[in-house]
Amino acid sequence: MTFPTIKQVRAHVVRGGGADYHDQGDGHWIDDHIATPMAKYPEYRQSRQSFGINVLGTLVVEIEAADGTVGFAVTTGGEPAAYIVEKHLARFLEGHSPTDYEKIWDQMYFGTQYYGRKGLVVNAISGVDLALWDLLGKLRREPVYHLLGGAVRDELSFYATGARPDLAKQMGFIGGKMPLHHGPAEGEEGLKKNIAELATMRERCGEDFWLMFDCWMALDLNYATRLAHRAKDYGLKWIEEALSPDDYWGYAALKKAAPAGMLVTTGEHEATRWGFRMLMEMECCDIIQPDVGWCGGVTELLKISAMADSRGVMVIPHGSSVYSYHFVITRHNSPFAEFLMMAPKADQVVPMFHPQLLGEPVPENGRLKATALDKPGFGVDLNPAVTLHRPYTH
Ligand SMILES: C[C@H](O)[C@H](O)[C@@H](O)[C@@H](O)C(=O)O
Ligand SMILES: [Mg+2]
Repeated sequence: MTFPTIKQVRAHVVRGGGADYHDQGDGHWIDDHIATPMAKYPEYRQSRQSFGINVLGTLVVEIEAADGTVGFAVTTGGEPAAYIVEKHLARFLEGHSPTDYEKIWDQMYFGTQYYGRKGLVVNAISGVDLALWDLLGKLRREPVYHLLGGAVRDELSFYATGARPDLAKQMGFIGGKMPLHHGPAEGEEGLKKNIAELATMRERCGEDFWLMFDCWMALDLNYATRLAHRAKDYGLKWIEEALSPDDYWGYAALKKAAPAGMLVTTGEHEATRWGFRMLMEMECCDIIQPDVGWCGGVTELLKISAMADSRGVMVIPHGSSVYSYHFVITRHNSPFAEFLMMAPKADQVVPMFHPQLLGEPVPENGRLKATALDKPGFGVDLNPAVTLHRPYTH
């Protein structure tokens, strides 16, 4: 079976929502006094947008085959990622077969290793890799999850991330992950407020509903340890990304210091098999949470997941819409998925990358049947009402 070669790679940007899901309007829960490493500076404490969490914007990668078929994907990266795709990565794809995704990935990674390895460059590589898998699915007329080995269960179940776990429970989600609002700079008073918020949600949600804190890299080891032990009384299921992604030593210590039974999780800002090998070999966490649009794409997540499976470590990808759904449904060590509540008050289910994609599936009653993914590629289309801008060409 011969495949059409890749004719052109194009990189676009859009502003306002979409894959850079932190790029929201005023009054959104996702930018409401959430603890971050920048919260030590009072001027950057109220809003993450004030220090630039949404400065990159969305990257859209299109890969057009010689027969006119176009695969695409979206991730976080904006203009700088578009530059890398157009001026550097495109050369490894154009004129080659889309079935050569292993060789293409290897050349993209090692061709940029001297300035990449993590962060923006691997976001760009991930966007290209996801677009390649979308193209492969469209050419083979199969959903990506079929190309990954097929569903190991009939449906996905989700926990919800957002400010209202109580509403998430009513919507049928299996748990609620709350953003942590106060970091070390707000001292004991802030810690008490964090625990009071957890206590309120535990009261509203009852004893068995999963409740988690997402700490978004904001804490130090001592504060995280104190928070975990105070939160134990309210049945916190896991403490997420408490420390800097580079502090493997701190995570190893936190995992030892955490209360028995409480899970330590991290990984959304980690990248490649090498980064996740470090997390696992240093026994930093109980669950790894790679974002498939940031860690290297599907091609790399397959390697990361196999490593984790060999160690009995769960892989629960950071919320990344269809890109994680097509993966999670095929992995035994990914028993559930994350759904990010993108409605401003976290009071209704809306597509994660809204308004960017058409046909983006959403959980119903906290579940999504595998058959909902039964469309070629990742099964979504770009919304023509969302204007694409191609800042660079090659
Ligand atoms: C809710 C968190 O602060 C982040 O905004 C979220 O994107 C991420 O950490 C997550 O795990 O969903
Ligand atoms: Mg997180």
